[in-house]
Amino acid sequence: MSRYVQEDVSSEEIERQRALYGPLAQSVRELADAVIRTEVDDAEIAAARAGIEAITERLRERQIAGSYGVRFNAAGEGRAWGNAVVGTRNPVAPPLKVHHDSSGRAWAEFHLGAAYEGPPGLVHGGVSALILDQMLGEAAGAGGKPGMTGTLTLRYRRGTPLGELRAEAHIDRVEGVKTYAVGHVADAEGVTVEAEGVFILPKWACRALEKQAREQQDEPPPTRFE
Ligand SMILES: CCCCCCCCCCCCCCCC(=O)SCCNC(=O)CCNC(=O)[C@H](O)C(C)(C)COP(=O)(O)OP(=O)(O)OC[C@H]1O[C@@H](n2cnc3c(N)ncnc32)[C@H](O)[C@@H]1OP(=O)(O)O
Repeated sequence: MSRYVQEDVSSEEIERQRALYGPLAQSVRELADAVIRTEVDDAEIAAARAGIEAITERLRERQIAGSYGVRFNAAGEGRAWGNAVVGTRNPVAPPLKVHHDSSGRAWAEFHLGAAYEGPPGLVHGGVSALILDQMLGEAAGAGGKPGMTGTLTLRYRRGTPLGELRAEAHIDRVEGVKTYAVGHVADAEGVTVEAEGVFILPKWACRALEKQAREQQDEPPPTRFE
C-alpha cells in the first residue's frame, strides 16, 4: 500500500498539529536520554516503567493503522513526520531541521546525544549513514531531482564526537533518472564522515509524474517536505 497520502488539511491545521506533536516527540527524546543515563534506585525505575506503559496505552487508544507515510495537502506541503531523520512526530529522529536551496544544496546543524552512541563518546557509524542518506536525498530533492537511494558510499575519516554537528550535501551531477550527490558530517574541527550516493527516480515514479504532468499541464509536482 502506498504511504503517499493526499489530505485536505489547511496550513493553519498543519501548524496546530506541529505545535502539538513536536513537543510530545521532544519529551520522548528526553525520556530516551534519561533512560540511558538515570541512576535512580530500582523502585523508581519500576515506578517509571509503569507510568510509561500507562501513557503508551493511553496514546494507543486511537491510532493510525500503519506508519505515518508522507502526506501532502492541496498547497503541495509535504509532511514526512514519521521520517527517521527529520520526522516531527518521530522521537527516534534527532530531528534534523534541513535547509535547502534550489541549486540542490542542503544543510543542517543538529545535536546528537547519548541515544546515538556507537564507540564510547562517538556517533554510531550507522547513525552517520542514516543522516547522510537523508541529507544527500534532500539535496537531490531540493535541486528538483528526487530519488530513492540506489547506492550510498561512506568514508569515515575519524570518529564523530557526540554533541553539536553539521551536515551538508549538494548535487554533484545528474544523468537522466540518476542524481549523484555528495556530502559530509563535520564537528567543530572539520569533516568526520564523507558520503557520495546515487539517487534514482524509480520507474513507477516516472510514470506517476508523467501522468500528473499530463493532467495538470503547468503545475509542477509538490517537492516541499518538512
Ligand atoms: C524546497 C525543498 C525541497 C526538499 C525536497 C526534499 C525531498 C525529499 C527528501 C527525501 C530524502 C530521503 C532520503 C532517504 C532516501 C531513502 O532512504 S530511499 C530507501 C532506500 N532505498 C531503497 O529502498 C531503494 C530500493 N531500490 C529500488 O527501489 C530500485 O532498485 C531503484 C533504486 C528505484 C531502481 O529501480 P528502477 O526504477 O527499476 O531502476 P532501473 O530501471 O533498474 O535502473 C535505472 C538506472 O539506475 C541504475 N541503478 C539501478 N539500481 C541501482 C543501484 N542500486 N545503484 C546504482 N545504480 C542503480 C541502473 O543501472 C540504471 O542506470 P542506466 O542504465 O539508466 O544508466
